Amino acid sequence: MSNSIAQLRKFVAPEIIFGDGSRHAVANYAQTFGAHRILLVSDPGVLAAGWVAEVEADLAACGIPCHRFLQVSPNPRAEEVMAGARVYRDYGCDAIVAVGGGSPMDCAKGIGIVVAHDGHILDFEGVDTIRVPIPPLIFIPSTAGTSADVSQFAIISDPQRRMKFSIISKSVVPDVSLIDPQVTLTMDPFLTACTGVDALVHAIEAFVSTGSGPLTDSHALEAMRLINANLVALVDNPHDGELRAQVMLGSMQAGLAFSNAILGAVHAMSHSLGGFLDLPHGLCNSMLLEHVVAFNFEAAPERFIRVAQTLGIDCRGLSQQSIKQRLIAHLVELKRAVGLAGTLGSAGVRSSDVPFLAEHAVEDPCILTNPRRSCLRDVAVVYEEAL
Ligand SMILES: NC(=O)c1ccc[n+]([C@@H]2O[C@H](COP(=O)([O-])OP(=O)(O)OC[C@H]3O[C@@H](n4cnc5c(N)ncnc54)[C@H](O)[C@@H]3O)[C@@H](O)[C@H]2O)c1
Ligand SMILES: [Fe+2]
Repeated sequence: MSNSIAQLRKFVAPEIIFGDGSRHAVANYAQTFGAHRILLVSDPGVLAAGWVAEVEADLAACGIPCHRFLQVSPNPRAEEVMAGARVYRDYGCDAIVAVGGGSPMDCAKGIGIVVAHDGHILDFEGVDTIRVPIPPLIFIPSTAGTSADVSQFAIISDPQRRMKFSIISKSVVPDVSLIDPQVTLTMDPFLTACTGVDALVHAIEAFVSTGSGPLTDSHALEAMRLINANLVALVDNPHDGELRAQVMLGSMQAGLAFSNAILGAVHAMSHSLGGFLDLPHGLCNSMLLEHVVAFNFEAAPERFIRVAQTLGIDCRGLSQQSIKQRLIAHLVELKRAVGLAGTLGSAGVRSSDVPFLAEHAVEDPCILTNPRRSCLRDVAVVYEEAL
């Protein structure tokens, strides 16, 4: 048996309450953490959907005051994190609740980092840069999704550099994640499709990642199965609570997998793209997915064959090349069925943008666990193929 440290695996996860109505445990947890005043981080869309007022009412019913911070854009920006930190300090808050998709949740993580260190969020880019504990984080995800509510990642946009950067640390795993499928019922079909494909990409990238292992594989495979079986039906029936619960469970499992196994080239390239053109994260992933699978397949064929089987492709008697083609065709068809057939070109990317995009993608930490080593030229070619 090898004693190489490279073979060791760790698994980090928050306390999770999963199921319809779990959001109402928010005040109970705030009390457990001894919170006196909460910063409630969300955004205008989630406010309009009614979830902010509900969380506020739950906290108020237990006598816990909170202050709203809602100036969060999709692809949250560094200056929004800094503004949220000022509000946290000005109102003397001592815990953070986020209700929203990945953007408010990542902004909330950033606010926690800034108030704990008294620094600037840009100084915390990279892996294991958090030096002191951050305030208690209680998250209620409203998309299914990024799973920022279970992950060791915070992704922040830096408009000055036109890129998104990653902060990766177990310190940004929330203390509690209240995963309530009912909160996703207000998502429209396009948002459901983008976020669902993001979750599917998390599962696939985690499974083929060089950081994968027995602690994450079962979560990744089950996530693929659940999302593949339910996402198309959900986009056609967005008010179906049972389908919402299945896709939410899949998203959570994908989150547990990728948080611990890390991701790959789709996310490295999608972070670069999302920072450059401010596009929805799931849409960026969707436009890159099959092109990265085509690039990666030969580097981990046995892993991709498991992916194909899990997505319901009958691989018996097929050559490796045929399985690769069927897997790519399946992913393209799934994307079409949920209404995400666009290319990078249709989203406004030009060939002349590729060098800038590739330069940032090869610097993203997610590229390090991609199953195939990827140089600047490789990444540029994949972007060109996705145009
Ligand atoms: N931290 C992580 O682990 C991680 C992982 C993947 C992606 N991300 C990041 O998360 C961000 C994307 O998050 P997202 O895809 O969840 O979307 P989002 O948070 O950016 O929200 C997109 C839009 O959907 C609206 N919305 C969200 N939930 C809703 C609901 N239930 N009902 C109605 N409207 C709703 C929001 O108001 C917003 O306008 C990106 O910045 C991405 O880089 C983070
Ligand atoms: Fe993602």
